[in-house]
Order: sequence, then C-alpha cells, then structure tokens
Amino acid sequence: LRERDTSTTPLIQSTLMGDGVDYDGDSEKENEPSSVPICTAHQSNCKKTRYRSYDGSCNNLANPTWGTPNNPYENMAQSNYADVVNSWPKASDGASLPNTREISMYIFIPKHEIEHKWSLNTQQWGQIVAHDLSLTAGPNVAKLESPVCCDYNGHIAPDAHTHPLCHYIPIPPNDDVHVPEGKQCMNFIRTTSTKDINCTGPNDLAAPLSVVTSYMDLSLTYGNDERHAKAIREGSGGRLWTTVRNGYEWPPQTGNIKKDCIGVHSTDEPCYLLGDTRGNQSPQLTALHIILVNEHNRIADALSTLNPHWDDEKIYQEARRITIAETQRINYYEYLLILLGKNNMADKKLIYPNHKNYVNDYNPNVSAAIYKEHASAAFRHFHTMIRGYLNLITEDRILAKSVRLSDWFNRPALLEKGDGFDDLIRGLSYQAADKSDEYWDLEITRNLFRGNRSSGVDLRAMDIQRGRDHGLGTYVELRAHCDLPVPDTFKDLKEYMSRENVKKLEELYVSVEDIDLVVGGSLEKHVPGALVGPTFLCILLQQFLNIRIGDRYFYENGKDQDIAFTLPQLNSIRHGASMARLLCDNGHNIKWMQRRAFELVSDENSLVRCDELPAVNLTLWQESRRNNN
Ligand code: HEM
Ligand SMILES: [Ca+2]
Repeated sequence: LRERDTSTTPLIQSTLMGDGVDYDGDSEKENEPSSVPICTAHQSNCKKTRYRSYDGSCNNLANPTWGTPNNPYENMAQSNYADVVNSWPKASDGASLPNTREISMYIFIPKHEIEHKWSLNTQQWGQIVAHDLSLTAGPNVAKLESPVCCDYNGHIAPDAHTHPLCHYIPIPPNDDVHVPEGKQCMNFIRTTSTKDINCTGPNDLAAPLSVVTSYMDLSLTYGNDERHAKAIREGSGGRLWTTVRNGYEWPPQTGNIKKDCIGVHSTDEPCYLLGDTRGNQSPQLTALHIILVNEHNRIADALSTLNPHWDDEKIYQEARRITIAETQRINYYEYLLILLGKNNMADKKLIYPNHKNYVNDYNPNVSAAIYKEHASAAFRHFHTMIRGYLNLITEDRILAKSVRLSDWFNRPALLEKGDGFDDLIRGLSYQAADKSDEYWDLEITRNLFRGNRSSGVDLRAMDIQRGRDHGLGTYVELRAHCDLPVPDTFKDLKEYMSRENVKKLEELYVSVEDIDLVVGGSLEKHVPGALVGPTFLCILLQQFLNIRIGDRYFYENGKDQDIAFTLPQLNSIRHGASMARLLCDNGHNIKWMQRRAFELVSDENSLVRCDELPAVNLTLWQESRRNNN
C-alpha cells in the first residue's frame, strides 16, 4: 500500500477537472500581454528531449505548438459557417437545414444488428483513442437560441457582438465576464493567446479549439499539461497515484464529485481523478482508463526492480514512454485494422506489417493536428457500435448481470461493486459490438445522460449539430476533397447508399448539396475490409497517417537514437503488446482471454491462459550501472 508523496505534487484537484476553469495550465500564456499582435510568427526555442512534453509542445521542433492543446482544429474542406447572427448554415434555397433531432430519429433508427466478429472492445477502445486525440473546448451545447462567443473557460468574448465569425481578438487574461443567465456559450473562440494562429482567411479565426494533445500520447492517462500530470503522479517509484480500497488500487478521488460525476447517487461513491476530464463518463470507459493506469504502474514497478538506481522521474518517464508505445502498437496494428482495413492502411503507409526494422517516416512538415472532419464527423461514426446494455461476465464466461448504460453515465461506482471491474472488462471482450451501420441504440439516441429522468439527450443529433457548429464542409464537398465521384442529384447517391436512405435524405434535404457530412458519411456502403464508406475512410486514413508521421516520438521511429527504442525493445513491443495482454495484466483476477481481444471468442480465437499470451520483455530495459552516467 503506497501513500502519495504530496510534497512533490502540488494539488490542484478542485480546479483540475470538470469545468475547465484554470485548465490550460500554462501560466506563461496566461501572463501574456493582451497587446500581442495577431498572427505573429513563432520563434522556436525547443530543446531536444528524450521524453515527450506533457502538452506535446516541441514534438515538432520548428513548430512547437503543433498538436498542443488549445489550438484550432485543422480543416480539410472549406469551412461552412452561418453568415448571419443567430443562425446555422442555411440550405441552398435559403431555408433552414433540417432539424438535427429529426434527422436522427428518421434515419438513425433503433434496430439491433449485432456484430458477428467484433467484440465490444472494438467500440469501447475507440473512445479511448478518440479521447486521446481531441476534445472540443467549452461546454457541450447543441442548438443555441442566441449564441454568444466564448473562450474555453466559458467567458464571453468581448467581441461577441461581431458575430458570426467570432473575430479573434485577444482579451486581457483573467477576464471575468461570465455568461449571463439564460444564455449559453458557443464554443469556438480562443481569446487568451495569439500564438500560432494561422491567419489565412476569416474562417480560420473562428475555428473550434481542441484542448488535448492531438498526438497519440495517452494524454488521457497522463494529462495535457505539467500541472495536471504532476497532480496525478504518486511522487515516488515512477507511479501514477492510486489509493487502495478492498485490496485493489484505484485512481484517486476527484475533488469535485458533483461536477465530474453528475450521475452519482451519493457523494460517497467513487469518482476518479484521471488524465482526461471525460474519464468518468461511463463505467466501461473508466474501466479502460484504469487498465492504462495499472499498466503504467505495472511497468514502473518492473523498471524500478530492474534499475534500482533510477529515480522517480526516470522510472515515470520510461514507463510512460513504454505504455504509450504499446498503445500505439495496439492502435495501429490491432484496432485500426478493423475499422480501416489492413490493405487500405498498408497502401497508405499507415502500417508496416512484419517489419523488423525501424520505420523512419517522420515528416517535420506534417502537423499532427486533428481535423474537424475527423473529430466532428468521421470518428464519431463509431458511436453506432455502442450497445445499450453491458454484460458483466465472470471468469467462467457466465453472465453475472446486464446493466443499462443510461443507469450508469457519469457514475463509475459499478466498478467497485463486487467484481464489477473484472466483470466489465471480460464483458467488453466477450459481448458483441453493435454493427457499424445506420442503426443506433436508444440508450444513446434517447437516453444519453438520462440521470434519474425518464429520458435524456440524443448523441446522434448532437453529432450532426456539432458538425454545423464547427462549420464542416458538406458531404458533397468532402467527397470532392477525397477525389470521389460527386453526386449531382439524389439519384446519383444510389451508387453509394441504400435506396431507403436515399429516399429519406431526399425527404429531409432540399438539395443533395445540403447533406451534412455527418449524415451522408455515415450512410455510405462500406469499403471492402473497412467498417466505413469511402468518404469517412479517406478522412480517417489521412488523420491517422498525420498523427503517425507527424509524431517525432512515434514508437517505430529510429532516426534519433536518443529517443528511439533499441531494436530488440521495439521488436519486443511489436511482439508482445496486445489488447489481450493489456487486459490480462491489468485486470484484478483475469486469467483467461482470447488472443485477439477485439474479436469475439470463437474456435479460431479461443480463450487461452493469460500467461500463454506474448508479453513485452521488460528486462530489455535493464541498464547496467556502469552505463548510467
Ligand atoms: C459509451 C460510449 C460513448 C459515449 C457515451 C460517447 C459520448 C460522446 C459525447 C457526449 C460526445 C460530445 C458530443 C458533443 O457535445 O458534441 C462525444 C464526442 C466524441 N466521441 Fe463519443 N461517445 C462514446 C464512444 C465513442 C467512440 C467509440 C468513439 C470512436 C471510436 C467516439 C468518438 C467521439 C469523438 C471523436 C468525439 C468528438 C471529441 C471532440 O473532439 O470533442 N465516442 N462522444
Ligand atoms: Ca493526445
């Protein structure tokens, strides 16, 4: 049982999670004079370091803020914001676009079509990947009656009256104008720092912000800035902070349970302080968060035994580096293969199957920033794979119980009830995901964040609305961007979608040109080998290529030997890192798992003992004292 060493980790719990106040964590930025001119060129003073910074800065040495939090999303297509105050983008005849809730209810209907091949891990791990890559700033608000421009702290921008482009002007730090009662924030303006905004056109100035690192760096486990990162460290042994209850380690309790876990029935329930503010959103997400915390600590413990001369910082950074590498391996060589298709990925050079050497594909000219077409459309498509009920499964693979998702949003207490944690993890591996199609579960299209009410909100309607908030290019524009044939009429759509859906689109939209990307993209017939159609595939391949070749620390990169793994280490990660092993090693008492944990158990993928699964050989990280100067 470990006590946390508070002397080395200043605690900022109460402001760390939840509303985002004081959250950018970069005091230098906060003290920046308000008169900094817009669009100044950035001077780089990056030093090369062996380890990633917490906020991703200096990953790109010439463009230090690429991929860092509080930066605008990247655009693939021309933005398409409303051109008058208080309005959303218009349909081509000048009328309103169809109501997003109506689209959701009419098209994304609640029919249950269950996967025959992929387990619920395929869905749930996806949310982990999504939360590593992006988080839109500000409160989550769908349709606004009377929008005002706000910064990511939820303060009104003084230039709110200059709608609709929410002109970017710096405002004094610590500005304290709060949103008046009855008003809500429109969440896309950056008002505290002028650095590195790429001013090429007015729409860039109104770009939505993401507040997490766009790199695949487990920012959701480690935090997005130094202050947050330190607050969740134990301060000794290189470990992340955990507390022991009922004989097991759990992440620390958040300081603001009412905000971070609005679903709790009592303030005595667990609500965890994690690297990402969304970590308590649903118990199966939280379970995977805890798996990653445990993996870090498992590696840290092994490294400190192997290298007793390493201090807390060295162990922590090395364990972090290995855990991130394992995750990148799982994501590119296990998880994304399912969504995007192995051949599609290999053709576009996202993966190098059976490679035994380094892959030196880092390209300093590529930004790893997240496209809004990815975050607000393509990657959200996989909300379709969410199941409304979660099976809790015992070690004998017997159903212990089945829980309703909407009973447990923002209420992780389920994990600490009996064997809840292990049972949920086994459930994710044993239960089938919902199919990737136009059918959605009512637990998220009617009951999202239901709490103790009789119904909740509609995630699909939010996705569509968010696409409009973010001014996404239309479905047709993105097809053009992706060099796909462009439909002129609804009839042309029949080549790529089912007749019934084309008919529905025609009933809802005035013109084929008005179809929202979120909607059209989700209805396309899948590309062979993939779980999405060609437009979303194009967006996702580009995105996952960029965060690979735009990441100087990508685990397969061997160009810079101060950063690179040794070849034996790299090949051990390639051989030993897997979803199955990750779950085995970090559950409490999970002894059996199928080799391919994203795939359902079958004759070809039967349960095996955990210790039969390949593992990363951590002794390769043993360093002799002699070499350690
Ligand atoms: C239990 C399962 C999940 C729930 C309840 C859930 C819920 C949500 C909610 C409430 C939002 C914010 C909506 C908004 O205000 O615009 C969101 C955003 C998002 N979700 Fe999910 N989600 C789940 C799983 C997934 C999965 C499996 C993926 C992808 C594989 C995913 C990808 C995303 C992405 C990319 C965003 C946008 C993030 C950002 O940039 O802000 N989610 N989700
Ligand atoms: Ca990240």
